Amino acid sequence: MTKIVIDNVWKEYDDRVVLERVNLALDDHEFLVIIGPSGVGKTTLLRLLLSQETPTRGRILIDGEPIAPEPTADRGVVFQRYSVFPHKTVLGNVMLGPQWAASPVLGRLFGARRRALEARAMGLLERVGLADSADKYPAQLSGGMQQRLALAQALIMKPKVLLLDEPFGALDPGTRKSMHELVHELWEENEMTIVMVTHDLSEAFLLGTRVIAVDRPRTDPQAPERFGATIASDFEAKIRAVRDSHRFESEREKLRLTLVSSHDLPADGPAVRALVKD
Ligand SMILES: Nc1ncnc2c1ncn2[C@@H]1O[C@H](COP(=O)(O)OP(=O)(O)OP(=O)(O)O)[C@@H](O)[C@H]1O
Repeated sequence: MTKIVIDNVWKEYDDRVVLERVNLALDDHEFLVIIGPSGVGKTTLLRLLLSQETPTRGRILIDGEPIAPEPTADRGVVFQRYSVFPHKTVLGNVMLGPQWAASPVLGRLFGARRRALEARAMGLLERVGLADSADKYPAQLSGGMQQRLALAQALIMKPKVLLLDEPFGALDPGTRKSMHELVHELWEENEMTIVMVTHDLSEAFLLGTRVIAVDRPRTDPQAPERFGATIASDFEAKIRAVRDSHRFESEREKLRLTLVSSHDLPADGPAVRALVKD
């Protein structure tokens, strides 16, 4: 179980403010979805949670402790572009992380420890529907299968936090739907917190227990880099209400239509309208 607190976080690159005053308290076992216009700073926020970047100001706490300054195994990540190793088999890819963690010099395990890891990796491949492809190489897999592999690769490290950066963005609609189901099931089975970035609003409301929109509340035409983005909307209450509804699908659609309707936008509507592509 993992709680995340983002406390007045800013991220600046030289004179350019990308994020400002980001505040968020995330409960145990949440599925947070981040939406927002292109280039606004969504990936930057994920990279801060991964410790690939450090805040210029503010702090991030995980379970009450300051976040580790370097990426750690308890924070897994899956990107839109497949991040698997092309020269390793499917099984080899899944075993790689634990092998490097246990044996940083050789990157290999032997004997009983190797067999135990292999059994665990095969169990996970079974879970994501890739057991029959264990001996294949990534180039022999479809896009959806490669994303399943990337998920297995992240999950074998038993992450407390799983970060997903548009993980379904490159997939066709059918594959996307089955990936939604898989990720939702894996989130329910594992006691982890998920933070996902997406451009797809219906995906956001389908999967998220909480959806936040990131946008720039202030702009200076003379100095476009002066102000950064922050959390412009937090749809937690609406999501909960919709999830509790017996007519989830139709309620979700109604909510979506409300958000895109120019007559009935929340006060921060322009930010949300800019997100809607479909
Ligand atoms: N290392 C860096 N140095 C300078 N600027 C950076 C750096 N990393 C990101 N940026 C800038 O920060 C801004 C936010 O980038 P980010 O990738 O977080 O946006 P995003 O919301 O994820 O975009 P998209 O939806 O297009 O993926 C961009 O303008 C980007 O150019």
